[in-house]
Amino acid sequence: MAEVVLEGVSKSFGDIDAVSNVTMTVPDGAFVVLLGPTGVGKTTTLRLISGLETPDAGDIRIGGRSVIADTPAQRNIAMVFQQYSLYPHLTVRQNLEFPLRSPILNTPQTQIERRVAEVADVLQIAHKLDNKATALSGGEMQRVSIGRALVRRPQVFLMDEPLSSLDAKLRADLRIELKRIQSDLGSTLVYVTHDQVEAMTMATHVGVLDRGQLVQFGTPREIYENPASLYVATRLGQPRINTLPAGVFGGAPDRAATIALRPEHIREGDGKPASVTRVEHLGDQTRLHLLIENHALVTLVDAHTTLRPGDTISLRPERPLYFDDRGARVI
Ligand SMILES: Nc1ncnc2c1ncn2[C@@H]1O[C@H](COP(=O)(O)OP(=O)(O)OP(=O)(O)O)[C@@H](O)[C@H]1O
Repeated sequence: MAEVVLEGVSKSFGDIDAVSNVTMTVPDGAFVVLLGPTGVGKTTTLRLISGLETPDAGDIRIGGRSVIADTPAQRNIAMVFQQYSLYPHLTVRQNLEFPLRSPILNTPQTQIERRVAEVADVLQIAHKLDNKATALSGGEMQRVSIGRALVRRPQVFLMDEPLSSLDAKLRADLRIELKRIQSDLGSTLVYVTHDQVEAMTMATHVGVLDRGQLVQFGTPREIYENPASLYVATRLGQPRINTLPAGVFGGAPDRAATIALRPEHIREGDGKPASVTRVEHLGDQTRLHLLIENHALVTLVDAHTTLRPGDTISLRPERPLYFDDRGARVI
């Protein structure tokens, strides 16, 4: 396994700056999630690391060595894409063996068998090894795709939204499995998603991208609790962080234009009156939708709350975040 370093990496396509001057260290054994909405440069960053794209500027080092001149094969990286890319006419076993049968690797047969058995076990597809790839469900096919990356034991795994085509239940299961596999193997993994639950639950580090730039890099907790900008603050958290004019509760610092409050950082008690507009019972939590001086906000309340639309309560902020008129953090 290996550390991956990007230093001042840029890549443009015509006049689109897909990746701009990105500097990032992915520590050995880290699970880094690149997060951001569509078109911010997540996939391009992965393709640059893998060697499928060549940077216009900057350096990429894997395990302390510049790989800019290396082909994708020489970089010893495995990629998993959103769309599983299995050979349909082969069995699951043959699909898993395929990467190990590459003439470059020249893996002995006994080792191939052992690796395939291990991976099939980890991914719980051992009972399907002799099925044709086409006879699998979507979730099983994606497991096999992940398995094909695992058998090679590469220096680095790159995954581009590998779970996004799966249904919610499978996605949740595979999220846990992937995290377990990664920490068991101690693999370095760079993972692209725009699903913030995946980022929060799997990542050791999150890199937030905005229009080709890496705007913050840190642990999920740091990103969640200490966002550098309003843009970063709105990337994580479900329900989304509430944003209101800075002065709504009084006491805003100079230059603050916006106060941002996580739903769990709003306290009921003495404070500003707010009227309840909707009570949303979701089973595991209840969300309270409120209006405060005509500004909407959402907070979490006891699942068995007796509050109803039309009720008025008093609110005060706890741990507010303030941002200036350009979205930069004030305090
Ligand atoms: N081969 C290419 N040719 C031209 N433009 C490209 C190419 N690849 C990417 N781009 C552009 O570069 C920008 C970044 O694209 P990229 O696919 O890296 O974003 P992304 O964050 O991965 O988005 P998504 O979540 O939709 O995959 C976009 O504006 C995209 O249109």
